[in-house]
Amino acid sequence: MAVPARIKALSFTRLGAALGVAVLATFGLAGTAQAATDYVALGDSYSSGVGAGSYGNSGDCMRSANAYPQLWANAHAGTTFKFVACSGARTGDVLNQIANVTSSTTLVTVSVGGNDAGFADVMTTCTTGSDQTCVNRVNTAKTYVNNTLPGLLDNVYGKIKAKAPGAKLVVLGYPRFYTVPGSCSVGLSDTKRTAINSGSDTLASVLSARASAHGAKFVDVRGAFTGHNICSSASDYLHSLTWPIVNSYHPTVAGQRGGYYAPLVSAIG
Ligand SMILES: CCCCCCCCCCCCCCCC(=O)Oc1ccc([N+](=O)[O-])cc1
Repeated sequence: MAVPARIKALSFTRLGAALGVAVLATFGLAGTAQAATDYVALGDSYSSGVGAGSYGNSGDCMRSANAYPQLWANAHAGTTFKFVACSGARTGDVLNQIANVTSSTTLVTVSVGGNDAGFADVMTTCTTGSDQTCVNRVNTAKTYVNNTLPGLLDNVYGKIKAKAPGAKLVVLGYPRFYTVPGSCSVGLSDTKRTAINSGSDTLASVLSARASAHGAKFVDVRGAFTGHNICSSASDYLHSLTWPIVNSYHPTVAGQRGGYYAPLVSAIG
């Protein structure tokens, strides 16, 4: 049966438009195929999302449905996502996590170094000891971060790049914990809070330098946490010393979204 020319023309126009949209969606305006992201999320508890709840069946690794890697995967349809970050991970543990990175991986995020630097011991010492004991412990940690951590990070970032030379590698840092002086009247002294914040700054500068040396992008989260850290007026992005103890000094649900996910999206889309 003959199709009237007017209807035929209309159909072809609509088909053409639909195909055009499909082609644009597939290849983008530049004409290159936009393959779906193959994303592997590595790292410690700041990446697994300790403190943000909803850990599903991830056991001791405490991988949260509210953690920034999961938020990024949810927002990018079609992403192949391997979430292997784990609470308590040090650089040596992340070397094992790298087994999940392959030559087809296109995006890797990682936060690591805080546990190597003795984060838990620093916080315990600063909570229980004198100002001077706390300052000394932080200084020991800073010496470690400046002298020993760079080599450990080079090994981690280098191995990731070797397994996935084409992947974008994003290194995320850690927040300053405190506003000083702030609106907290109990707990640590301002001297201790200032010392701990300076430990965060030392970590940020070493993480940034080692990331740059490997062609990785460093996402500095300190700015996003400002005004939301402990003793700030909002004080909503970080748990202070709390129960369960493991949540202490870790991002809340709001902290994962506003402090980590938002700067990650600003950095890579
Ligand atoms: C120069 C270092 C000074 C250290 C004080 C400054 C801290 C700012 C940076 C915080 C880094 C925290 C990284 C730790 C992430 C992590 O995995 O935490 C843990 C979470 C849970 C456990 N655990 O054992 O259950 C152990 C550790």
